[in-house]
Amino acid sequence: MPALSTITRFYGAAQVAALDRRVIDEFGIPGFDLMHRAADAGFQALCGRWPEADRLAVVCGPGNNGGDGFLIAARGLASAMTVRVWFPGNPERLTGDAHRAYQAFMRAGGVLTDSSAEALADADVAVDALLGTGLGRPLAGDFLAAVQAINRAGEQGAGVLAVDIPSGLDADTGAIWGEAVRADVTATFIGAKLGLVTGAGPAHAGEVTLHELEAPDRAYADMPWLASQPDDTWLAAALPRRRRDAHKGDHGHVLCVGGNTGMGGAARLAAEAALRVGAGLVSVATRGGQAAAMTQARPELMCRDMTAAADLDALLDRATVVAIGPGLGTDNWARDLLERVLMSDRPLVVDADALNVIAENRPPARDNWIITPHPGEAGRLLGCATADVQADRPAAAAALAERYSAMAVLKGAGTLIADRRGELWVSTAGNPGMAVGGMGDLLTGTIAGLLAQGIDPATAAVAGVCLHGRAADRAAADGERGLLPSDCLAPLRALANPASS
Ligand SMILES: NC(=O)C1=CN([C@@H]2O[C@H](COP(=O)(O)OP(=O)(O)OC[C@H]3O[C@@H](n4cnc5c(N)ncnc54)[C@H](O)[C@@H]3O)[C@@H](O)[C@H]2O)[C@@H](O)CC1
Ligand SMILES: [K+]
Repeated sequence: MPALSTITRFYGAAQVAALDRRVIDEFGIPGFDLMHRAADAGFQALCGRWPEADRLAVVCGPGNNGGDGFLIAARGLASAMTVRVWFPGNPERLTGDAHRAYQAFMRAGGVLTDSSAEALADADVAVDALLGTGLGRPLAGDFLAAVQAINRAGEQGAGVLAVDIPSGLDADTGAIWGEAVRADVTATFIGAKLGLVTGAGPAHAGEVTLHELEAPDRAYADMPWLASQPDDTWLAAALPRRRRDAHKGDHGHVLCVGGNTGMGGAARLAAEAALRVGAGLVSVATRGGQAAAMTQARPELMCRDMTAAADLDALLDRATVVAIGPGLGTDNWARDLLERVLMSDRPLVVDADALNVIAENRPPARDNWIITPHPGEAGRLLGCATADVQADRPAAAAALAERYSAMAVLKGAGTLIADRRGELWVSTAGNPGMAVGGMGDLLTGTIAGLLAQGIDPATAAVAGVCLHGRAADRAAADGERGLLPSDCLAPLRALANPASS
């Protein structure tokens, strides 16, 4: 049963439905057998997480997700558990495998309750089998009330198992259709859904386990996916090799531009990250009066106060890659520097206030750059609200890449990386401890440091996001609360040296 971090392909509802059909039609495994396998997997996940569970509440919906739920309920009865099941409407109207599952539940001695609240009262574990990948409209009426009742039960101490995907969560985007179940565990079937790992997905799905239900490997061949996640082998191969006779000039020179008054730390964090992932030289162009202290604190950095934007030209000439944005601000000093940087032909990594200034104007005419907005910055770049970005993060990432002719990194839970051709990557690494000032600066520097070593922009962006999230996960071993970006520098270095990490 693969853990989330090892899953490499994430599908949407349509692709998983096509996989289901392929397994049934081309490989001759009846749909009802698949449903039994799903129920076995779901029930095992339940017993594994809550071995003492005695009272089960199962909320079943009108499609095959509900069918899975009825078969899980039947397994609970067979294990001598107290099982209460609620179904909205008349179950005799169910069709196909879901109806067969309902009949199997009734034959096992099952009875239905009159309301979801009645089913959930005193439950040890609530099983959410209301809606799966067939979710097609916002939740309302009994369905909405049932989701709210499941969430209340969870708040009052019941465990919550989501079958396939938390009801109300969009399998493709990780957006919520009105309201969604907040699960402790999600047992997902056939293929991992992208919506489980991006946007609201991670906060609603809890721990995700993938159960392929013995679908043959050949069923997955040439089936398109929405996003892929690099594995360890990919990451190790992506990182640049060092020759024994290497010298510092072989590993690129990153110029970090930023650190306006009072925000020098942002530029310094980006610069240190670039060094820790192996950039040969790192310069910082910062606001007057800050360079000396920065050099003193980290002597490997070459820091220069920028009194006039023209001072930047000599530094730009020597740079392999420019990272601009961390602590930049939006005043005239910042705008002049950004204008200068955008005029240069150097590959860029652009973040934070540099993105906010760019959003005010027409997209610059360039294509050798990586932009790393959080959802708020992405909204400004796309001329829409943050909520619109979060409502369809994969589409927003693709739109950013296309509109700005850039590699686009859309940050936030389940960071997405998109290229101009519509290819999408996702990272499941990272944790809520990363919601702290300076984390984005660290990512900017990480990507710039990799890019400076001669890696192509797509690889640098994807590998940078993975290293950054994994470094934060290692640093969070001591707790997510209070995690500092600078805590991630040592793990970042270890992860950038895979043979020794
Ligand atoms: N053979 C298969 O196809 C398998 C399917 N499996 C399960 O089947 C699920 C997909 O089944 P379905 O395609 O039947 O889809 P669902 O079970 O998600 O439900 C679709 C039904 O819900 C209704 N619906 C959609 N949105 C609604 C809303 N907001 N309020 C009220 N009703 C709404 C639809 O009109 C339709 O009747 C998967 O998530 C998975 O749990 C598993 O059993 C594995 C095998
Ligand atoms: K569900």
